[in-house]
Amino acid sequence: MAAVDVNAESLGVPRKQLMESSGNAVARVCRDLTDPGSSVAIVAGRGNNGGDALVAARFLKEYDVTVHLLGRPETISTDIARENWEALVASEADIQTVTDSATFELDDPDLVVDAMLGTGVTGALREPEATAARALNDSSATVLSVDVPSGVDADTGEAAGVAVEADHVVTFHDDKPGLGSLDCDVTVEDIGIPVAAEVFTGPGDLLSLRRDPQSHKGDHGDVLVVGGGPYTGAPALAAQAALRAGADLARVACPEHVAREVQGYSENLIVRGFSGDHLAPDHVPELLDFAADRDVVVFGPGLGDHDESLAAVREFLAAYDGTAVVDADALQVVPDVETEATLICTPHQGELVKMGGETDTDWETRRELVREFAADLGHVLLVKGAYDVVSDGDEDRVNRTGNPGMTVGGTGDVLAGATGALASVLPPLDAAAVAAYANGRAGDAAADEFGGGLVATDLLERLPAALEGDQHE
Ligand SMILES: NC(=O)C1=CN([C@@H]2O[C@H](COP(=O)(O)OP(=O)(O)OC[C@H]3O[C@@H](n4cnc5c(N)ncnc54)[C@H](O)[C@@H]3O)[C@@H](O)[C@H]2O)[C@@H](O)CC1
Ligand SMILES: [K+]
Repeated sequence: MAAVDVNAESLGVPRKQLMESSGNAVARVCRDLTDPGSSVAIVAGRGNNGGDALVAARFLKEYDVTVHLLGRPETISTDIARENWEALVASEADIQTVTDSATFELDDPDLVVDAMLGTGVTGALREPEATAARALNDSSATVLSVDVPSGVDADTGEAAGVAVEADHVVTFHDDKPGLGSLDCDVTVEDIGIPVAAEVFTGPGDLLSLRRDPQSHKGDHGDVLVVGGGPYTGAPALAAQAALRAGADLARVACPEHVAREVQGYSENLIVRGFSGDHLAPDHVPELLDFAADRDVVVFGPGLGDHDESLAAVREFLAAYDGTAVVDADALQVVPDVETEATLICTPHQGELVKMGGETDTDWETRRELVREFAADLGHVLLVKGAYDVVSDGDEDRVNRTGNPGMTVGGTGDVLAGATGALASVLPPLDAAAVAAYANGRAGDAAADEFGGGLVATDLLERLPAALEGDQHE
């Protein structure tokens, strides 16, 4: 929900606007439950759950409304809830602030709106909320809870202590899993979150990347890129992208002549060369050994399509049970390989067709096709295009960052490496979606500076900022 929120904001629908819709929805349900002229007590906490009900108070003109704010107004925890509180104060609404639980009293209302706590609750209710919850449960009024009965965990339906026993719950946007187990009526109200906030990747998707300050080297990924042969730049780009996307270590396994070049491109990479001028089945046992201690393997950058190289990829995947990103020529082995590994395949549309998938000019049709093909393959697909489509066969995301300048060589290698780094800290679908989003953003930042003349290394430098959430919030 937090991610969808930030994405909605980036689409021009700020949180305060959603609160206005929620408050309006609460008022609508109040009207369904009581006749005009009835007395309504609104019991508001100091977070956004309370804020929703403060908005509702403004809508309920034909009722006798009293607002009880639990706690001091100075401690209201969000700007938008505070602004709605101040609007009530300025309007001389009937308000009471409850700083001491002993002073909390309901004046025998017909309806109580419980907006003490919503999804922001942690642990058992403190005071004055606990006393207020008991008073609500003892009253003969109908109790309407906003979003979730206060004290109840919206995900599990459980309470760590006393909780409000609601007659009705009005929740927003989508049903909450914990509400199903409660003995009350639940209304789900649309609050105008654009569908696009869920379909398209946005800055909200970056929230999943917040780093734990206590973490150690290796916690953020040890990525092995296997590639090189006819091309030498590609594996170096992918491995550097992994570092720029937050991996702690990036290694490259490639033919000896490529190894020298790769090391020359960057001293930040750990490079291991193997004999011959291309990957071959003989190298597989050593590679499996090398891959065993890594978080993610990225297969394909610069690999070429030598029969022996493709046979080696096939043998490797048949014996590997970790996570692998598969790109470029390595993709063609995926449809007929039996593997325990979790694969994230990153084809462009030509490569997708070569794998047996279908494409379409309309992105919505493509979204369906990609989802079906991902389900058939049993792997995650990130299909690149003007709109990238990411699916695990069940859920899907669409990414629209990026620009035509990114058709230059090497940007796909950057994306594969970034996906590898993110797959060591996120579930595969999220890793692919965030990588596509950030890679496109890095490309957009590069295009701002270099227009159609951008090159893949420009993306490397811009990846860290593209993965930083704060700049977009
Ligand atoms: N997109 C969204 O996320 C939307 C959220 N909305 C509302 O926003 C709510 C979430 O708002 P918040 O994140 O501000 O959280 P809440 O309003 O649920 O709670 C946060 C407040 O409760 C306090 N608190 C936490 N645990 C407590 C405890 N055990 N005892 C006493 N006080 C406690 C915190 O210090 C903070 O002041 C939702 O439940 C919903 O009502 C709606 O406006 C619709 C849109
Ligand atoms: K509530």
